[in-house]
Amino acid sequence: MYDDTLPTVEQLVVDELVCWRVHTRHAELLMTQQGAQVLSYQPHGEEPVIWLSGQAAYQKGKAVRGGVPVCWPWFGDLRRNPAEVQGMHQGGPIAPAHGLVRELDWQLLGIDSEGSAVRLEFAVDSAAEPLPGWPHAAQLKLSILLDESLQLTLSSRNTSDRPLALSQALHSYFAVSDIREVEVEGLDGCSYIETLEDWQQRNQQGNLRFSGETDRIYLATRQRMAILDRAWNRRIELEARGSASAVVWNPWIDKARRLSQFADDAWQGMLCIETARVLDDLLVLRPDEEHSMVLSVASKPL
Ligand SMILES: O=P(O)(O)OC[C@H]1O[C@@H](O)[C@H](O)[C@@H](O)[C@@H]1O
Repeated sequence: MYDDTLPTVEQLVVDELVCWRVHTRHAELLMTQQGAQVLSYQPHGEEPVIWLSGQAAYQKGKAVRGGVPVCWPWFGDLRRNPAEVQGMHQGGPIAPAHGLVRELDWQLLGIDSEGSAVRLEFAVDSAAEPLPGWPHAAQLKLSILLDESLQLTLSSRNTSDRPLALSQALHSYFAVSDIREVEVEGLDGCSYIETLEDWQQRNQQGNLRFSGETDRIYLATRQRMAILDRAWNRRIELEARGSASAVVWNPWIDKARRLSQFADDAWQGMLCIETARVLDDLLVLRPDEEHSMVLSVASKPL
């Protein structure tokens, strides 16, 4: 007899991208091989937790708008990165935003079920398949564990004989009822870089609320943060390990109009909180050293 407590994994092709839909007793997850990108995550009976754009395009070589793109081996604009991270790039003036792996097909290492949980693992090996303009040997792995919560582990190993300097982010898009009504807990007292005001350094007082375009890099962050969403009667709880910086982003009205795969009003229903290693929190790996950054996401009723 069919046991509906056991997980199922279905491979499918959405337009140009190979994807997997994973169904467990707790939730449903969609992900694609391109960029090892989680596309959506929705616990049963709830609104989505990870947001996916209604205008998402599933095309080779283009990051899908939404989900959890992996930014690596640099985050954001390379020119805004520490000199060590910039120095790793040897590809001339063209350096794509958010690094080199979000538009690449990662290798599937395996899909396993562990009781009612499912784990998917993907990898990039830059020694076997060199990254353009980045002539260094490293192994990057993303492990996705879907259980009562969603856990993403991004591991980087230096397989070269020189130090590697990286910046990175799990660029998570969260679904919210209305960005103007939600609050982010856990940043009180942290300093942040206000990238929209000349990268000035400021200090967060209390919970973070949103009333305009937001693009900030929080420093010396704590392990736990939460998105408090009263209209949807839930808290999205984030726990980050191996990371001490986070990017908080919402494009608001004007920037939304300039974004690809993004409806003009989509800013109202999303919020990026990106678990990161950026600016002074960059990652420097000695030869053979490995580092893991772990993000756990859980949705709890209020
Ligand atoms: O459009 P992209 O390249 O996916 O980037 C989206 C956003 O990513 C965020 O991490 C940046 O802080 C924003 O400045 C940027 O607009």
